[in-house]
Amino acid sequence: MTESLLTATKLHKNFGGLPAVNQVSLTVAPGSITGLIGPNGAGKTTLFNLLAGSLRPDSGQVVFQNQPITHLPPHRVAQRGLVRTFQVARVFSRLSVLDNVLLAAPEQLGEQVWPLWFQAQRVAQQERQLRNTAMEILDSVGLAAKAQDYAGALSGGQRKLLEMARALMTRPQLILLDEPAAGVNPTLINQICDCIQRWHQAGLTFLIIEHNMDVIMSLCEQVWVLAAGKNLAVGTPTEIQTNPTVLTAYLGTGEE
Ligand SMILES: Nc1ncnc2c1ncn2[C@@H]1O[C@H](COP(=O)(O)OP(=O)(O)OP(=O)(O)O)[C@@H](O)[C@H]1O
Repeated sequence: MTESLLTATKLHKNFGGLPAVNQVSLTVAPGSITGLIGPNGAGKTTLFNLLAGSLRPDSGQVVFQNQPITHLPPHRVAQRGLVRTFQVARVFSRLSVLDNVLLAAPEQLGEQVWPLWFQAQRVAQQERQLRNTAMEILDSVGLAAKAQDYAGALSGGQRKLLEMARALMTRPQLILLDEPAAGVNPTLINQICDCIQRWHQAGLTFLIIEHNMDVIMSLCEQVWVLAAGKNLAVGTPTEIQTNPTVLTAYLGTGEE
């Protein structure tokens, strides 16, 4: 049996009596880049919300690193090493790019009153370390030159890179990326893919929702397919590309 970093078992979520996610199961192998695809409304984002704690399932379980996380709130899930980004990147527009990344750092001593009073030097040293780490991460996603710019001045694609940088700053094991290539120009899509591959080589695991099949097929080792809230198929990119059920339900619709 393959070892699993994340296991969702029979997750179920109704909205207004209708199932958005209907008894869905999924596994993510450690060190993998795993894809999650499906037509519009298939339940992909709802599933992400259930995995990352933004939504509570009506039933089913989520296990991460062999620990149940089903009913933990998002910040507790993030503390365990599982973070997500959003379809429309969420950044603080009026803060600098660097401050956006710094805000994502866990356990900052400066946020606690006592250390601030009694351990000023330690706080200053930690802040220097955090700034260095944040700059290294910004460099790795290609945004170092924009560190002092307002986040609001970034393009949509650059915001996605910034969101990824913020996720990386939490020192995760697994990042859930919600449509990293949506609305992004081809040059920046390549930059985002390079960035994912570099962090993957450094040991990070990714689960990626994406409508851009070239991105999914070039990055992912395994692809899960949802349709109408249910598991439809799972396999390698090649298996998925040639699976007639998938072609009918998804690729055959011409939706990208
Ligand atoms: N908060 C909500 N309240 C009611 N219905 C919702 C809510 N969120 C999602 N839905 C419904 O659940 C279903 C699944 O939506 P979801 O956004 O998870 O699909 P998706 O696969 O991510 O779609 P897309 O590819 O278009 O982003 C859809 O029918 C959607 O309208």
